[in-house]
Amino acid sequence: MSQSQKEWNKGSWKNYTALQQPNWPNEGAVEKVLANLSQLPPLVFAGEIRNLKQQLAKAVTGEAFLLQGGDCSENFSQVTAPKIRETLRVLLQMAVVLTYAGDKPVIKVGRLAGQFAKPRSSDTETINGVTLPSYRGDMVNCPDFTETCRVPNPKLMLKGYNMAASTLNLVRAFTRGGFGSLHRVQAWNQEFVAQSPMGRSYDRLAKQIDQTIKFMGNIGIAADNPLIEQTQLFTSHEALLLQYEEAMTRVDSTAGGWYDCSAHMLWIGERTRQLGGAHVEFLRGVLNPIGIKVGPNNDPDDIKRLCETLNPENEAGRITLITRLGVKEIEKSLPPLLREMKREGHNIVWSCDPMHANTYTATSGHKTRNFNDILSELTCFFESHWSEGTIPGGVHFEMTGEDVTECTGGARNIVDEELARNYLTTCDPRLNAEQSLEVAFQIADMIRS
Ligand SMILES: O=C[C@H](O)[C@H](O)COP(=O)(O)O
Ligand SMILES: C=C(OP(=O)(O)O)C(=O)O
Ligand SMILES: [Mn+2]
Repeated sequence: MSQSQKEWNKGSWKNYTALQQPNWPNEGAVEKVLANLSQLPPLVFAGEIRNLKQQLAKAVTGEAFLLQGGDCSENFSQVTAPKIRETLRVLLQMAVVLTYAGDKPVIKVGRLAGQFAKPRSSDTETINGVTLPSYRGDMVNCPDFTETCRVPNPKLMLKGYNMAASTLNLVRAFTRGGFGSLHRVQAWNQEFVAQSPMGRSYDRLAKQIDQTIKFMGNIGIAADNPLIEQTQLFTSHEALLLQYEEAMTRVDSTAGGWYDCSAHMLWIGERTRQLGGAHVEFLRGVLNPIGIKVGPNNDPDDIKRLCETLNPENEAGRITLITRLGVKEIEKSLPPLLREMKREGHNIVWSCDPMHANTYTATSGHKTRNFNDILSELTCFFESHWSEGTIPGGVHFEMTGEDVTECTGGARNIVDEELARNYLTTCDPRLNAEQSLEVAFQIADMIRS
């Protein structure tokens, strides 16, 4: 019997191999935490999850566009009002640029309020001859390079739940309470960005939007319409830590069906998307929209089977294939995959993650990505879709609202030697606020032309 014919329950993943799980030192302590977590209220409501899925269904046909972005790994120490506000601010700015250029709604999904678990290439890290377990996200251990910090601690899962709840609470307040109002489109321009070429381009666009809203008011269309006053930001993270995800999985009391209520959208990573693996088993039974990362060594037959297992009804909005092929491979690797999925009639939101396969080590020793590689992968993504007659439905970034120096290039041309100035990430390098806005304008140009 194949995996998809067997009965699913929220713990059935335990019958399969789960890669990238922590080595908890004390299973008793883990069980206590999980029992506690499963009593706590869900972080999101199933109705919101269904709403996101309906919006994503529109991205399948090109009537909407997905913008997904945020930290590679969120940090508990960064769950602060300024940090959350700046991330939201740059996401809103990018969304405005993309909405204007693409002439369609932009679905905003943050890598936030739960992006606390990381898969790693190596189980250990060695610095100056000292070898310790790798950092695996704030829900598992701490980034500091000391023996005690790196021991996995299950209580961090509970802390992660609380940190996600605090983040989401502020995001809901900002998006519903007026911060995200289109009347403030100019105010989203941050000081350090406003002075840059990107900030000036953004300001021009914001002025046009402002005039349009004023005009609507003048002709009697209510400018206090909730569509103008409020915005919506959904949450997402990699469904990696299966014990946590299981504890957050509940039956919807209104309409029935299982939902993983830790976030609206979950994705399955390149390292854990094996057919017959525990992550696929867990995700096939929850009704959330699911992202699947697809790397350069993919086998299109495998991806097809994954989609059939995770989406047997071929429901539009259920599956987002997030290709992360790298600037060197995308031209060769993407078209055959597009052709195969189109031939089979799969309903897919095609999204481009131009970050993860373009990572390299700079001369300074920092893990980095170059802005031009990111742009080139995006360009090739759009062009491949246009020539294959498929729909480029979204983009996925590791980014932050802060003025970090983690990716090289961009309008300020950050060079290797400058990376140390403000390199803050605890895992992968992120676009800073200015680079994020720049990438949005570049995509806007591509879409328009
Ligand atoms: O975010 C993705 C992965 O967790 C990350 O790229 C792994 O990084 P590593 O290769 O340093 O382990
Ligand atoms: C782990 C990640 O990516 P991937 O699975 O594509 O390597 C990620 O998005 O943080
Ligand atoms: Mn990453």
